[in-house]
Amino acid sequence: MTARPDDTAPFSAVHRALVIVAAGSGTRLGHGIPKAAVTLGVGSILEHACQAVTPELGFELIVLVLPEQSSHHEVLSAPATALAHRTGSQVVITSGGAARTDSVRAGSQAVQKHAELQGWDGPVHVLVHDAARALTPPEVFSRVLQALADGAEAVTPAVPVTDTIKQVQSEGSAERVERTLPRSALRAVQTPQGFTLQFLERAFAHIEQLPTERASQLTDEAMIAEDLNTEVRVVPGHPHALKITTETDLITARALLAEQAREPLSSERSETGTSGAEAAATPPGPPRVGIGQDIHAFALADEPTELWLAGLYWPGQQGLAGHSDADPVAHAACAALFSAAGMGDLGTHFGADTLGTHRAEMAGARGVVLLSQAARIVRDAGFRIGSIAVQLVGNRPKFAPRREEAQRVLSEAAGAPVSVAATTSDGLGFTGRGEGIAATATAVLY
Ligand SMILES: Nc1ccn([C@@H]2O[C@H](COP(=O)(O)OP(=O)(O)OP(=O)(O)O)[C@@H](O)[C@H]2O)c(=O)n1
Ligand SMILES: C[C@](O)(CO)[C@H](O)COP(=O)(O)O
Repeated sequence: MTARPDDTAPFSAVHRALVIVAAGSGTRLGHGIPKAAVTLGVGSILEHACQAVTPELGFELIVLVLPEQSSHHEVLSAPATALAHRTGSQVVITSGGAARTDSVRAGSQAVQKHAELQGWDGPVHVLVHDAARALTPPEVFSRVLQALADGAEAVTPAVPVTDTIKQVQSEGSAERVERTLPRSALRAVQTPQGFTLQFLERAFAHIEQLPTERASQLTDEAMIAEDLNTEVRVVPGHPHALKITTETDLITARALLAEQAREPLSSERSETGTSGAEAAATPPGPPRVGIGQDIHAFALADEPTELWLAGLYWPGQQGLAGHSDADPVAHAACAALFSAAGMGDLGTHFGADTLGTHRAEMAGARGVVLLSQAARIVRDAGFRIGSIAVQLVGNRPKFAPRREEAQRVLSEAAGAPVSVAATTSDGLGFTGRGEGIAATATAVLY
């Protein structure tokens, strides 16, 4: 791709690079894991941020800036391969720093290094994007790139503010209004912000010289441009480009995503079914069958634990061991739903074992709650649940007397018929020895 900022300038190719900063800890979100790794619909926040990057945007290089040391590195780096494949861009991963500015600096240094290695001699346009603005649509990227192509050195997307904004003065713990800022001139700025690489080099040289306190006040690169008296061009942002900062933002983002997935009819869902967005892309096909399995060992005799099985509480029975309520019937049913939809497994959606993590909010989580969430997730992706069948294998408790009750509870949770059968394994294996309970489920989706 090429651009000519003005007719008198010598023609030269413009290179485009994108830096996605995802090295923050997500303190305000409070999930106890890096924010970019937090599940948002199908996939992580970072995965969604990457999905917005289309091949048409023409990035030659995409830099993912991840936390320097994180047990979530595998989840965070996972989108890189798919992103490279989908966009044709080179994707590199680099480590961020303590503050967002440090991470952006690391990202732009990676661009600089790449530009030198590749011998890029024309202008380099760099977009700096927050992974936390995961639902930013590609059109915002295009607008920023266009403004750079039109000759701007620094560009930010922005949206009008909808609240009346007051400037306040603090008096101890109290605050009093000093004045009301004229709303028509106020904008909430978003990302991706766009800069020439030359500007970013100047910007980081500038903040090196600032006192630490002042440098820490510069929450975006557009602010550094202001400090340097460099004009910052404003282009329209998008309401979906909200920054996921608090739990309320995450709920909003999930709702937006669910709405986007709902828009296409189920007749337009995916054959591969890997994501809500992809689920929208392809025509209808035959019913889809999924399989799921779950096994839990009984808790040790000296650790009294409640037994939750098939959505029911079984008083007087020693329970199964697990981070959640360890209900293998409900879990197998969830896994079968995700399997039928081609949407991964329990780990993908609930941060369970396959991610190697246990989300704090999953502690003791009821199987029926997970089942209703799993059902919502596959429905949000455009599927209709036909039925779920679960077969449990275990010596105890005696299941048949409560089968109807269990089926009713599970069917209510799934919003579709769930049948449960039980058997023993004739004394064989761990179920036969009474060490645990296993469940296998199938699900049919349309
Ligand atoms: N040291 C940091 C801090 C932030 N970011 C990134 O900058 C973006 C905006 O930051 P923010 O939303 O404030 O994220 P966190 O710093 O993770 O949030 P918090 O302040 O609540 O910890 C996010 O994509 C975040 O990953 C980063 O790469 N490196
Ligand atoms: C860059 C930014 O997203 C623009 O709105 C914002 O400044 C980041 O701020 P934070 O301090 O990292 O939340």
